Amino acid sequence: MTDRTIDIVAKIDEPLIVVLGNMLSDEECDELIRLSSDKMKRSKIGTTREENQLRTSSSMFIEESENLIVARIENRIATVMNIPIEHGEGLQILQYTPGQQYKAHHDFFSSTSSVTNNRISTLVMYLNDVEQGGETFFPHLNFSVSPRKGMAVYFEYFYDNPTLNDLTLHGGAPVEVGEKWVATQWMRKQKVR
Ligand SMILES: O=C(O)CCC(=O)C(=O)O
Ligand SMILES: [Fe+2]
Repeated sequence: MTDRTIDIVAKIDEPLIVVLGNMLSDEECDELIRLSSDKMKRSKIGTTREENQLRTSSSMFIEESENLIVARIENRIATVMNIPIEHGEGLQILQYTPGQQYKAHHDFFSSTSSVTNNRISTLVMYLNDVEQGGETFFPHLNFSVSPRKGMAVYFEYFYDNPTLNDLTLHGGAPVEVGEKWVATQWMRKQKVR
């Protein structure tokens, strides 16, 4: 049971992709943006302006699970993703300004990488309304989700069938007008904290 009534707005069964409404309250979205803006100001190192062209947004990890709001959000995420929060990497906040994007990628590490505790699922939560652009798109599925404050998209990629995992290729389309803020939770097969 979660502490909010979360709605399933749209769903694809294979691979499982679920668009969720009412995942976060407006206040929770604002708090996550505030925490990461503070952090960007506090520490220049925390703000990684990606040099590579795959992702042009700014990003930072929220490590403040002692914060009551963050702890409450993490509990809800663990319930929705059906994985203990100890499997989670910590919330990553991304900020995109006009022209910034995240090109199509997989969230799991390829079988040729040395990573042993791979990612298994992702929850991308939208923290604001984007005036234009910024959709999360799944090019192999011809499917895209428009960012709406408080909504989220969940997908998983721990199928035995690698073709299904490959279908979770996704990206963040360039923001055209306005800003886009998202919080991403990646879950790993085994505990990471
Ligand atoms: O910004 C988006 O819509 C996608 C974000 C994403 O793919 C990620 O954080 O792994
Ligand atoms: Fe991703």
